[in-house]
Amino acid sequence: MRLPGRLSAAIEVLNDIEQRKRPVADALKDWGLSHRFAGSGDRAAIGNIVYDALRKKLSNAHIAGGNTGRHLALATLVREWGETPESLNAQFEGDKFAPEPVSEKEAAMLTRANPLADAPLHVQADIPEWCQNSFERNFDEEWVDEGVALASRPPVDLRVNTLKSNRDKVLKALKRVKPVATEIALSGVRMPAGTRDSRTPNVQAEEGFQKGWYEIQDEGSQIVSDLIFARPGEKVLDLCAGAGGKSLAMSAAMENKGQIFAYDSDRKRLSAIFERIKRAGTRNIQVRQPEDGSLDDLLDSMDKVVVDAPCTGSGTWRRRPDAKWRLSREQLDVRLQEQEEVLSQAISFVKVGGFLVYITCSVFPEENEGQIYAFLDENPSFELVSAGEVWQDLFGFDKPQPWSSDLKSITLTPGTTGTDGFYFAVMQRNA
Ligand SMILES: C[S@@+](CC[C@H](N)C(=O)[O-])C[C@H]1O[C@@H](n2cnc3c(N)ncnc32)[C@H](O)[C@@H]1O
Repeated sequence: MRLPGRLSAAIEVLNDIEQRKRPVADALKDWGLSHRFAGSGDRAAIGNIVYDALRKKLSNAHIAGGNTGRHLALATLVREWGETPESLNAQFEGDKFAPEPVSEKEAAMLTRANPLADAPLHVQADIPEWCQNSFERNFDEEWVDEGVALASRPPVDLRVNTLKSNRDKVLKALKRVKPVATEIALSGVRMPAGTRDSRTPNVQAEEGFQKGWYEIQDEGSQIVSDLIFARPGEKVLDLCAGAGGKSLAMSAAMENKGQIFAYDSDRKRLSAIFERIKRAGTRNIQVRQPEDGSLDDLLDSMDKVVVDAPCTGSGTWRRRPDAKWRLSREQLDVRLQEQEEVLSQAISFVKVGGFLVYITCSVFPEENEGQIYAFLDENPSFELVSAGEVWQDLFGFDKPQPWSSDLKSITLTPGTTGTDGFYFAVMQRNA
């Protein structure tokens, strides 16, 4: 397939997503199943148009003057893929899979100067209007830029598993896909985002992955895992372990010494952890299933309790742009309630002198500072400690700096640290 056919397919998928309110991955998969003639390069290119179009859905619609699949996809190709109405029409000619030619009216809309100058700010930032207030509060006058950064294509990041390999070895093994060392995270490797129809490297198909040399993990997630500062010999409870991303990173930081207890209230979410533990060669993670009393022996005894809290995931909108447009105020309220609950459960496991670590992959202050300050008000035996010292010890002074509203807890963002959005706070139990 050439670009015109890929464009037609992307338009079809975008319309399907909009009309049937479908997750983007499902819509793309279905398209692939019903068009088996399409090769993997075609699928990747169609996926790229669809994801690019959705990341900037509001601004694309503003530029193109409408929000159908065709509007969004044409705006994407002209704005980001370096095409023009003329270059598109020239390619459409004689291609039986091409969409309708770009009309004069469409061309005039797509090529006007400064097309976003008259757009509302949340449209320029490509965020839902109801989120504007949270962004403004979090990022002051830089909130539009942060929204724009959250609407860019993300890189693929890997965390090198230092229990089995090292960064140089992984860089060498993956040379073909041009990896670079991450700028901040200690054991990270990055494949920068490509342009146009470039394909995401399938790093899971590599021998190194099967051997447990690395895991796919965004650099932001690696940085917060580094900042937990889990040391060899410690006892750590990962209370919201899910598939184990943070547990596995901590296990390597602890050099397989000490004990991590990986728990999640959702048994299904834990299921992937077993295979990952095996592949990583990890021996210090004990999985605790959600059963009555399954954590009773851990009360008041943990050096660290990590709450990688359920959240809106607004920090990961680069990777899940459809989630950005689906998210509602009501869903945010549900997450806030869950965060409060899990924080109150976490308290009882922290030993006196131990630390409670709170992490989200959200950039909403309600889920972050708001949650932590309410917790500290209710729990005077906990004190917020600065993540800055550990940051400097681990990463030095010369790295991109994260946001911090209180100079203690930190927020990573695509705009500042070039990562997904994450919030990180550490509290010490004093009594
Ligand atoms: C952000 S995800 C965890 C991601 C995981 N730590 C990782 O790095 O891959 C949040 C997890 O919290 C779990 N969860 C929600 N409420 C919980 C609770 N009260 N106790 C324990 N886990 C909870 C969810 O099931 C979900 O798996």
